[in-house]
Amino acid sequence: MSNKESLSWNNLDYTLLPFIKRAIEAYDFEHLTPVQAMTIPMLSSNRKDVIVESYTGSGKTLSYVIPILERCVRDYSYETLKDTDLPHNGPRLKKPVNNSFHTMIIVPTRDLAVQVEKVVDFILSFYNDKSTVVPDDDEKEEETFYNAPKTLLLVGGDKKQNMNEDLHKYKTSKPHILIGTPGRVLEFLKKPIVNTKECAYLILDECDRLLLDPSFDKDIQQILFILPKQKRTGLFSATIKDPKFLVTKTAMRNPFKITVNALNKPKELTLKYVLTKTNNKLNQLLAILQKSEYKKCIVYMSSANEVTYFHKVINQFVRSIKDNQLFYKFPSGKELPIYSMSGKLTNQQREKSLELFKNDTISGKSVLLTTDLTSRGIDITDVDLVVHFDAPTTPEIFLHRSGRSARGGKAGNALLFLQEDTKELGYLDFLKIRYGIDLEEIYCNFDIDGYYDIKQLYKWVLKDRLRFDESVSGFVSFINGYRAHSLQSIFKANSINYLKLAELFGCIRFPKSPEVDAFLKDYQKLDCYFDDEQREHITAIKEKNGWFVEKFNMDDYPYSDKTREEKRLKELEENKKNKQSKSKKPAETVAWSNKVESKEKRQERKKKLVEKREIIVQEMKRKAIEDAENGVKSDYKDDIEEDWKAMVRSSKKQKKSDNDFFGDM
Ligand SMILES: Nc1ncnc2c1ncn2[C@@H]1O[C@H](COP(=O)(O)OP(=O)(O)OP(=O)(O)O)[C@@H](O)[C@H]1O
Repeated sequence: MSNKESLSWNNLDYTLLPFIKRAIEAYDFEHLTPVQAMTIPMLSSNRKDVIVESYTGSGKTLSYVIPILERCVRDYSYETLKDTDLPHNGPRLKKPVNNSFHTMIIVPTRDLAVQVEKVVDFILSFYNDKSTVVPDDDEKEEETFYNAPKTLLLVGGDKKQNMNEDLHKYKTSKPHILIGTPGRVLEFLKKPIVNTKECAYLILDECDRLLLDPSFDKDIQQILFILPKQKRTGLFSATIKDPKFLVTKTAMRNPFKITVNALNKPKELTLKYVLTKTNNKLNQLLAILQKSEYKKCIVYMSSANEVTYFHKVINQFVRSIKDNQLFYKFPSGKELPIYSMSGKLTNQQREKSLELFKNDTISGKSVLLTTDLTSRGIDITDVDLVVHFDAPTTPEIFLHRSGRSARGGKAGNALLFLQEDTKELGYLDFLKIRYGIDLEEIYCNFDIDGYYDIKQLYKWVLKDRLRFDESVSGFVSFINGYRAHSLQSIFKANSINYLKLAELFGCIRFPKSPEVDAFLKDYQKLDCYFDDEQREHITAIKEKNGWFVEKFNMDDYPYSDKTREEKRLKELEENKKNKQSKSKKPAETVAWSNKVESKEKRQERKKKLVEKREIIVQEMKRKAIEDAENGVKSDYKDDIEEDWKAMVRSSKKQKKSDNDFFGDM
């Protein structure tokens, strides 16, 4: 990033440790980025907590990694390090005592944790200057090499026993810096062997996600209870809406706010949008992927189900195989590697996909289909195009996704797909008002019909029942994603044209869902425009009971995978038997008044349980705060869960004995 106004590394108001300088030289970074220039001195001084908001790709990672490495080495060095006389190689370090550690870095995803660990380890690889070894020259004094600080990655794995492995590594390698995801870090910190007393730094990268997302917040609150109060905290993100709230949540003692976000985005990032018909989105995407200029492109979809399904669809239509990789072959004959990465893959598969995409330099162009799992933090500098195939559920995610391109001062584009047959155009005004961001419209004059047609898609789906299942999952997940949108006035579920949506997914019949039922019952009531052709199409499909192809018996629709098919046939057989035996039993008739009564009872019981749970939560929270104030480790979330489970168990027992009692009568 050649930012002329920024500071040069030699002009910092203190001298960087030589190994950090060597790493920066290897990176070939001439200047500090603005966020680094402001944050590094502040955090290194060890006097301030910082809350840092700076646009995507602006170098926030190094702005906390450099200070924590500086502090760690200075704090653990046997000698006090004087800036005027720093040892060329890293100094001899003490190991953390009594199973303690120096720094905790927490990020929201495993992939990001792996990435941050790589950055830390890269810098630490310069701890000793190996080029100074002169083996054959006896006259020169040999350099003394010492061990650099160590890191430990704390992320959930595919294997259950991983925690024991982590603890073993922790005890034996004595790491100074721990990097992980909230759930795993909490589990780790709760182990009696882990001593948190010496923790001097806590970094929460993507802090708004960690502190505001309910799925992380509880874990983070417990982590904050467990870690000592006397530590420096650093909060980092490109989007911090309410800094005061985050400061209160983290109980920072001496906070300093740093903001480098005048445009809310890197100035090198160009934002555009394209209006597209829902059923033509995939063709439009393929046209853009073929005809646009880019090196690496990330395409964001709203769910893992969608990614899985569309990855298969894309690869199906004219593909070839090279070195075990699937390539999409365009009608023009040019090939393009398309990778996919979502939560449906195992950790290993995800890592592999990301690595292949990152390192793909042979094809000239490569594409990654993914979800918001990779919307934050992931740093692949060659990405110069981001496509929002489905609009993101919050405007913050829009900035994070778009910011996967135009990183480190390079130019990049982000293209938002808006469905012209919905109310999505309103999103543009919202982005303008909320973030002052203008998106320029692009008109794709590409011939977008040439990639595949719907009949081909149906034919392909009909060949394997798994494809039908996946088309339905994709369709349903899309609707769920739409319903979860934070901007409900713009992303209205009742403005979706379900007919076109079903066509996009190649659904051979309408999936069953309340939205589709309402659509088929009275589509005219929806907030959506239908032309004559579509009206006729809907009437025809209604007459066919929701089928897009000729109706057939679903029992005769096989999986091409043998084991799956055997299982299906077995289940089908069992279902038939169960139905027959049920139809023989006379139906029990229950008085309507009894049903109503039991429904009321159920509701009352539910209400009582909710009230009891709230009492337990409050009581445990109070206890946890008390414990924390007395310096005792608190396991209050676990306790609540335990108490809650015990209560549910006893309530079930009670219910069972009630039933038994009545059964006896
Ligand atoms: N001083 C610098 N000069 C040039 N490039 C830099 C400098 N510091 C970091 N970079 C590069 O800029 C890119 C983006 O850095 P980083 O991942 O830290 O951004 P970020 O601000 O954390 O972004 P995000 O908010 O998306 O997580 C990286 O490839 C990094 O190597």
